Amino acid sequence: MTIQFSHHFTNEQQTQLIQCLKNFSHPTLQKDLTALSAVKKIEKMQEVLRVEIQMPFAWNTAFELLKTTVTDDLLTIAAAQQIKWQLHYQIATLKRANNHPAVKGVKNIIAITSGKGGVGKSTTTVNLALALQAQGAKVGILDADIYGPSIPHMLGAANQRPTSPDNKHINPIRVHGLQSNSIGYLMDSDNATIWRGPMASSALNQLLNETLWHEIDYLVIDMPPGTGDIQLTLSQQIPVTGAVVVTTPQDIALLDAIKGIAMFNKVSVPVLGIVENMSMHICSNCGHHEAIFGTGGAEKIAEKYHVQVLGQLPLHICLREDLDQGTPTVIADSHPGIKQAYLQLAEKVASELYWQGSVIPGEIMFREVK
Ligand SMILES: Nc1ncnc2c1ncn2[C@@H]1O[C@H](COP(=O)(O)OP(=O)(O)OP(=O)(O)O)[C@@H](O)[C@H]1O
Repeated sequence: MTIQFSHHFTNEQQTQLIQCLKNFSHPTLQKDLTALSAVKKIEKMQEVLRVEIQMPFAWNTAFELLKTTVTDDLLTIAAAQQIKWQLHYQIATLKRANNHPAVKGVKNIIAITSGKGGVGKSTTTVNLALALQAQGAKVGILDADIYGPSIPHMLGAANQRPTSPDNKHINPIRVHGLQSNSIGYLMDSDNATIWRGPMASSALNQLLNETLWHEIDYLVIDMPPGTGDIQLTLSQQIPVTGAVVVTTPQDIALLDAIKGIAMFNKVSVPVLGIVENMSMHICSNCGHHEAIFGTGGAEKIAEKYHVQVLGQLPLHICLREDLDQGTPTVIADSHPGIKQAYLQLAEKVASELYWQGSVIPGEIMFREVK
């Protein structure tokens, strides 16, 4: 697609403006902005330069960096006094595993999984979902961990009950800007543990397909932990775009993470990468970093199994405390460094999803964000 220029620029200015935007490099970009057709318009009206960018994946923090990096140069080239930036999103719908049909109202599904319980899969799900939202996307959470649905509690919505407009469909619970659904909203969490095989997967399919998701770019699903039959069946049935495997650095957790990667390979679900949780303990008193569970394990398996480490999150008391209060760290403002790490993780997940996938044309929606 060509860039629309207002007629005030000379050919030389146009070339220089394009070159300046082309030169912006960022870990989320495998092609430059012009090759990605992200630069839509460059206009000048009186002394004001307007630059319009359109991205196919959530990109807010990188956009801020773009602005600070190139604004001065663009103003000089265009001989303008002021710049007005605009970012639009046209978030791509990417090919789903096993060519499953889409879930209504949902563009992409990210499955958050772990080879074993207790490694921080739900913690990662809620914070990643909020970080994707902060990166400019419309996000939903589905708590598929029917054996221990902790998402309602972590979102501070444990007392909410979904409504139904027609006794068939469920309105998602809207909390912190997210759309969410969980078996935990529908029944006492103690009862969920009796669910077995087919009952569990049919309940989940219902939750996924009968929730009235509204224009969601990324639906983040908290999968049940483990690599047993149920997890295998679910991974096969859900129209996943990509899976994220959460692990801690201990050898035993890493072995389970390997089983997780193998399981997804078996059912042809693309693994986006690994998140290493509790990577480092950060003392809340003195800020000292200590690798309680060892280091380097996630990198090793990432290399061996050709996946990447998407992010490393510390073991910090604020993560647990914020979740217990129903305001996850990404929105609680309790630890800017951890929030930043999740924002980076979100940026990485959204961009990897895009670059690893192939766009399904015709399933795109246009939306202006800022
Ligand atoms: N990085 C972290 N720092 C501090 N506490 C954490 C961290 N990650 C998780 N926790 C805490 O550890 C506990 C378990 O985390 P979480 O529920 O996310 O694990 P899980 O893998 O989803 O478990 P399961 O799938 O077995 O339900 C929670 O109390 C959570 O607050």
